[in-house]
Amino acid sequence: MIQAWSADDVRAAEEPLLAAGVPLMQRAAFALAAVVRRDLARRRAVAGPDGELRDGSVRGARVALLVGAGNNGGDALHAGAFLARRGLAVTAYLAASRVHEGGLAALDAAGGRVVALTAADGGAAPQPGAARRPTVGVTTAAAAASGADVIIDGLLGIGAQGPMRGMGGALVDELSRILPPPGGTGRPWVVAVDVPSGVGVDDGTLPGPVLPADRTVTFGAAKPGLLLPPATHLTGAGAVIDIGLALPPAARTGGRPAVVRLEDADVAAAWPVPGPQDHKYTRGVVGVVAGTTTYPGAAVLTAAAAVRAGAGMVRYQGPDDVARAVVAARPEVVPADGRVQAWVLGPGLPADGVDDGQRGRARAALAAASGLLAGTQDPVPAVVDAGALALLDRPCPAWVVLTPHAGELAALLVAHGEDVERVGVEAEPLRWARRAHELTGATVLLKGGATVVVGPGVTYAQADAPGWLATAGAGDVLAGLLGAMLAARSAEVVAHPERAAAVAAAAALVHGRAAERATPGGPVAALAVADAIPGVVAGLLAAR
Ligand SMILES: NC(=O)C1=CN([C@@H]2O[C@H](COP(=O)(O)OP(=O)(O)OC[C@H]3O[C@@H](n4cnc5c(N)ncnc54)[C@H](OP(=O)(O)O)[C@@H]3O)[C@@H](O)[C@H]2O)[C@H](O)CC1
Ligand SMILES: [K+]
Repeated sequence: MIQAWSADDVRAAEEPLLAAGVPLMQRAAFALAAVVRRDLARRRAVAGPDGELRDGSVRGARVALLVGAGNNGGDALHAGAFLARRGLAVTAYLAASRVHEGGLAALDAAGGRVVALTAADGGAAPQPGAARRPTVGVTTAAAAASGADVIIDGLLGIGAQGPMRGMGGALVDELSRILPPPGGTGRPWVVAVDVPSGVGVDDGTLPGPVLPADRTVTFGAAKPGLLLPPATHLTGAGAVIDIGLALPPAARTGGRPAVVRLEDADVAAAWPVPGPQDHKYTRGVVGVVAGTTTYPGAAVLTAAAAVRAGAGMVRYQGPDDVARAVVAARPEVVPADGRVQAWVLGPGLPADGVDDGQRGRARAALAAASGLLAGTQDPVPAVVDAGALALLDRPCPAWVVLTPHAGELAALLVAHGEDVERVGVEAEPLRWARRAHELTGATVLLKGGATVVVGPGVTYAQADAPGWLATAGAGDVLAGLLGAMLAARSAEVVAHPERAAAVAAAAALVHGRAAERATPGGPVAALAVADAIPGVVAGLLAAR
């Protein structure tokens, strides 16, 4: 798993080492320079006589350093010095009137070139205490940097406050205007120092201009903004450099990472593999209340995903014609009431209007799941999706997992007295997923290009889904998959509700892997995603 620690925790962990004189910046810069050289060499790979690709030479490669006022800029300058000593042509563009003195001296000593940005072409922006630097306007600097082989973005790191302002902001605006899109021909390789400058370091927001990176080299630990949407979509490939930080910091023993991202090995390790003593009730029975006569497909997709995810049994509740369609698609499904270990409520249900009695069935199941019906079966986990989200009229236990997309979450929040629209949720997914958890008590899985899961004291951010997964029915499949995963660990999740979030994050990972497996790199149908689940699970378990 990837653990992301807040900027404050990282600073607290740095302090004792800095106080002891540990050269953290040189460590960071040396590693940064090594990553840049390796990436460049790979981008310059040439085929040998045997046809094998071999890393190319990086001598003479043009490097543009974008340098801000703080230590982030210091990292970039020191890295530039290491690169200049290896024969690369390094130019630093100073976007602040004062930059890191040690880094500047190191680059000067290494023969790097330094120009100071001015708000407009001409005019002086001297570095106090140093010889006048040649100056260049933002537009000229951006044009020059756009011709480099690599741009190292050292404008802002974990010291950023708010949208990037000043010449740094103007430079990023101009670069964003003139550079080809990430991955486009002729675009320099953009390497972000610690974080892409200007992202919300602790919340993943994009308060102002940000230059999308092809690689982010972060130091000590990942930061929440690298894992959280929307910023996580601008980080490119990652690299976490160990510079010797101890986390949680000594000053905050017992601290926890702010955000966690599960990886394949974590999901495989937690997957309940049945043994000879197992039967359908130990494997977990899933009750599905989904679909209507008007929208029968959601019921098929949800039930199929639950079957494919290894449920001990799937019970379906709904109109007879829908039940027939479900059983025709998946004969394993039992269209009869009975004991379940997890419910999946709501896929394909409208929030209001004609629902063939489905909202009533879902409401009863939710009450049972939440333990609100005295004298009935023990409470069990529940997935509450789509039209069932409108049924939340009282606090839920955290073993109830909501699976809204941004629009559904906005509607839920408004129903609970908040003033937010879909676009606001998409701009600040962490904030609003946390708010929904506070308001409802339920675990919240906010679907989107990346998935944010908030439970009691835990936040997960998963980015495993290819864009192709944004297709009708994908949410129904996720709901059924998650229901089966919760049913398999029903008693455990009710006893430890904070674990529901980990199960939900794992479901998001499997869901994304299943889409990729169903159609690698191409369009995918939701039912094919459901059918790909067994292969994904087998692959994860085989790699253990
Ligand atoms: N501590 C170490 O030795 C190491 C740190 N690492 C690197 O350092 C950065 C964190 O450095 P820090 O100096 O704390 O902060 P930044 O470099 O991110 O920038 C702070 C300066 O930027 C100005 N600022 C702040 N917000 C904005 C903004 N929105 N727009 C423009 N400029 C902004 C701010 O100026 P003020 O006028 O606001 O004071 C600061 O001057 C960390 O990210 C690492 O890269 C090493 O990794 C390890 C060693
Ligand atoms: K940066």
